[in-house]
Amino acid sequence: MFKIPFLDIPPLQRAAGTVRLPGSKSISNRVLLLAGLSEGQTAVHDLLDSDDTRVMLASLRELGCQLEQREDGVLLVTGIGAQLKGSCAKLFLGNAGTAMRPLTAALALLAATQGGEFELSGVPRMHERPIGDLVDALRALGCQIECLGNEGYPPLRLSGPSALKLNEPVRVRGDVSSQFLTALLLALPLVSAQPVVVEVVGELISKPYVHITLELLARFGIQVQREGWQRFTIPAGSRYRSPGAVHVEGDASSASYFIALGALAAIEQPLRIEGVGSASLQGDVRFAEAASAMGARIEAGPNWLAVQRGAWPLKAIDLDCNHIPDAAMTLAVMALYADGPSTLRNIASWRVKETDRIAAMATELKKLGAQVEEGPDWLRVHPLRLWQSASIHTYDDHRVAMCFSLAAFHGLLGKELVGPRVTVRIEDPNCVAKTFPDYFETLFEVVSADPADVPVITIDGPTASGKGTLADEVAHELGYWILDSGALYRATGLAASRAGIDLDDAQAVAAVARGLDLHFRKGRATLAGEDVTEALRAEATGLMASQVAAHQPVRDALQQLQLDFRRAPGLVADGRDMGTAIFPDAGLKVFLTASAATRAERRHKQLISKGISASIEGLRADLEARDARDKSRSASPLKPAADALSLDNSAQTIEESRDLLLRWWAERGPFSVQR
Ligand SMILES: O=C(O)C1=C[C@@H](OP(=O)(O)O)[C@@H](O)[C@H](O)C1
Ligand SMILES: C=C(OP(=O)(O)O)C(=O)O
Repeated sequence: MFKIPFLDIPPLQRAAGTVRLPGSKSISNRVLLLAGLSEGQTAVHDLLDSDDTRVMLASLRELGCQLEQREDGVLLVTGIGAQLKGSCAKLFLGNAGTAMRPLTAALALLAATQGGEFELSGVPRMHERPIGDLVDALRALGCQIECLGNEGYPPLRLSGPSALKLNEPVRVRGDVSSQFLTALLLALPLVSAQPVVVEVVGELISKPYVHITLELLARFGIQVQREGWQRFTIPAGSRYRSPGAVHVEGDASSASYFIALGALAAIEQPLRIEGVGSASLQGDVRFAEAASAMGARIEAGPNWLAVQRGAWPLKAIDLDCNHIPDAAMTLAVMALYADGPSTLRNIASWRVKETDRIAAMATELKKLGAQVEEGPDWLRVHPLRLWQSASIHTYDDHRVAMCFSLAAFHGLLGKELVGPRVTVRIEDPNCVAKTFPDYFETLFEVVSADPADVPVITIDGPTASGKGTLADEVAHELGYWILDSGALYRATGLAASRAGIDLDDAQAVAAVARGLDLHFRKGRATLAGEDVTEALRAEATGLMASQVAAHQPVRDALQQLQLDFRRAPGLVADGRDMGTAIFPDAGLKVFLTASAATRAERRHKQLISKGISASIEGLRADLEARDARDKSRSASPLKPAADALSLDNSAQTIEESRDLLLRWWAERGPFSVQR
């Protein structure tokens, strides 16, 4: 997760590999509610773990469901069997429409029949998202619902008991959100001693989501009879029956970003997307048809898609997007790469989602330089040829953040679209946590850039100057990768000495370096599968590193390995020759020093905290000896790059050093002057 104020995405060139999608939000929250209302236990496989499902889980727990996470990741939900366990609760539902709307219906009916009082609230935007049509339908049935803020909007208070009138059809409007109908269909089996009829007033939007609802109800033993999209009957005596186990498909709306990515940038071979395919329950898989119409080459299996660039530039489209409201936002960004203006129609519901999405898309696309027109329920996007760097405001809308990441693809994508190479800044990237917390990590696994376009910050300096800590801090703030080049030398020294090789034998050690099976993941380092994080930090390993680093053949062997760390969105590399030898074109080079006394003191503290005793004088003497060796070695001696900025951090806290570096970095970037 990128919990940072912004994420700068450099120009991206290609996409390749395989993406495994997270679970579908729409299926996850429906399955959770159905399992929660059922009797007995349901094993939920591949559940989405995101903000929207967390609020649903917290609510179910509050309502008395038992939730148990099995070691294999499967969630066991023991439902309440349609019987309230407590008579009051206050539930916070964030910005999850799939939690707010269905829980409103379920708890209003439970309160009416069993008594109780429930308050449902969310984030400020949730309190601006309409729920009046659902409230009206439930009130007409006899439920007691109070809107605690503005009429027709959450927060809500649901109370009872109260008498229900079930012999007349329940009428609900379907033209603002399909979630109102979905909510009623999911909840009305609670009161289906007699057949219950639901009638939709007005044109139903987002119909494929109602299809998901009906299919999942069927899996929980409830066969709703449907007459077109206007009339639905829940048979008398319907009861939630757990199917025992449910598998959640990958999220088809989340797939849209990678389908688009394939269409834009999978040039040599298709990008494979696993988790949804032709057998999917979700209407948003039909985004693939829209992408094909724009020129993507798509193959589909039951549970996978393979997408490759076909037409280039993409072909403009004019499409009614009512059946794919969420995924269609992705089309608006694809339209920048088309051969003419594209028009997305019948998308009025965009205005009442996480933000006013028509306005948001128009505003942000224009920042990139695009010409955009909008109407009450449509958006027209003209192709973009002269791109400009833009800082994309994301309005706490996961989909704005995800679809604009695609705007980083251009420049070198074929001769037709050669333009300036620009940076796309995504503000508040963590808003993707609503449905796809690892979106950016997943994206960066499958994209590549021209290394020259990938920003690098180098931090060189003597031992114990705090390079590693500073690099970690800076990389974290920018969402960049880290190269701890010292660790490569340490691992080489460790591997060579474990293999019984004389560390003065330059050729033999270089051979070890070439075959190094070293990986860094989540702060841990593995060497040939063994966790060597601690071993690499040991003083003895540090001395070996210094010894093997003096051999030019070893440095050559490790050079390519180090260059390979230069991947989007950027790299912070720390070591001794990062700015001078490995990344001479780095955008910011820092030479970090601290007095020998300060460094010896820091090292001493570090050792003491690990329970290792050492003398400060001894450590200082070691440091000075190592400095002398590093400075005087003939291969890449330790010295600041000519264009490096010097930073003596003897009197600075780590936060001060970090903030200074970030300031230097910002001054060099495309957003140094506020647009
Ligand atoms: O029922 C669902 O799971 C959803 C229905 C759609 O909402 P609308 O019916 O309001 O368009 C969709 O946008 C939302 O993300 C999920
Ligand atoms: C509209 C969306 O969410 P919600 O389920 O909150 O309606 C969405 O995910 O795009």
